[in-house]
Amino acid sequence: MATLQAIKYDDTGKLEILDQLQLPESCTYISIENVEDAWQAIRQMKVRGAPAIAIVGCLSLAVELKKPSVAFQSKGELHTFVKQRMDHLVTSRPTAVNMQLAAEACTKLSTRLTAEDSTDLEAARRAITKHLEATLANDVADNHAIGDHGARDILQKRNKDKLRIMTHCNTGSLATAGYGTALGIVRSLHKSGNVDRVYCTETRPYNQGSRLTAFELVYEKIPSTLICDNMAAAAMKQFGIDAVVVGADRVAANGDTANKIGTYQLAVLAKSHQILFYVAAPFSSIDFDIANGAAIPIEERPHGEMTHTGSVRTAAAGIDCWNPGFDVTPAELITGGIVTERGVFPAHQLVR
Ligand SMILES: CSC[C@@H](O)[C@@H](O)C(=O)COP(=O)(O)O
Repeated sequence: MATLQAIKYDDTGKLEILDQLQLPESCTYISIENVEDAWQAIRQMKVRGAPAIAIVGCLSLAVELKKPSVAFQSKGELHTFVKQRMDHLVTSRPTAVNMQLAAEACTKLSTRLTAEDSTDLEAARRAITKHLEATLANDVADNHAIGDHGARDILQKRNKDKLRIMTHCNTGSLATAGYGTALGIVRSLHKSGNVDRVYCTETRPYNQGSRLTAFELVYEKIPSTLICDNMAAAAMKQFGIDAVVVGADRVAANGDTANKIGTYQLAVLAKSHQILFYVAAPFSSIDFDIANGAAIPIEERPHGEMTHTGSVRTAAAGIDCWNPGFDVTPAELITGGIVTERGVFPAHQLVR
């Protein structure tokens, strides 16, 4: 079955994203015409999830570079254009590192091509566009590898045929270019007939679990049950969960991992119940420049996400709120390991 597609791109320079604010009520695609459209869509969370943010950012610049009306007099002008737009995209959301790393790689390429005498303006423009377009296919390939590495590792460590997996937030086709990271592991386990049941958390306050992950699990007919975040300990005890698998927005060099708020409490609970805890993330989510999780910037989200359900106020008027979008799970609680496209690493032993 075809998986849900959060990002549609064709190389005539047409980019559309599934507006995730409308899910699960409707599947509506919106057109992204330029970098500013992408910045707005990322900031408003029409597209979300660390890998998907970077891919949409990169493709939005490819869209601009494909437009005949966008003209440059020199390679220097092209470079300034690329750098300014990439720098702007990095400001869209602070915690996920993928957009920052993608911007650094693209700017580095542009710097090299600008300096190279053998590359003329049009060739440089084509090479940068191709580099940006490649992010889409690369991410799908990485996710398939993550899914297969993770599935193999859990099966080997649990040594049983039918597994009960808990997951948090949304890490599937909607958060990536396709297949997913943590949900990619679930997909690989399901493909080989090894899923007994998936327990997905609601993921308050923005409900990525109940709106998006539940939608993907139902869509793919994977046996699954939705739980509220405060039911995790009871579910672990009652259902005999084999492994918790989550994604990452930024992994520090020592393995400390920032992921959707609520991840840390699941890791603490998993430890108390002797349940394997895995983080699944592509290398594009690993920030080797940050020594540990204390230096990861944590996004503060609007309080309305907590006080309202849709347009209806459900919290007492006048109450103060604290709404961090992410928390940091210390590496020592990531007992299963960090699953990447290059294999599964013990959390403290990430190597570039
Ligand atoms: C696959 S990205 C990591 C996810 O687990 C998760 O934290 C995420 O989707 C990011 O949250 P969001 O705030 O919805 O962009």
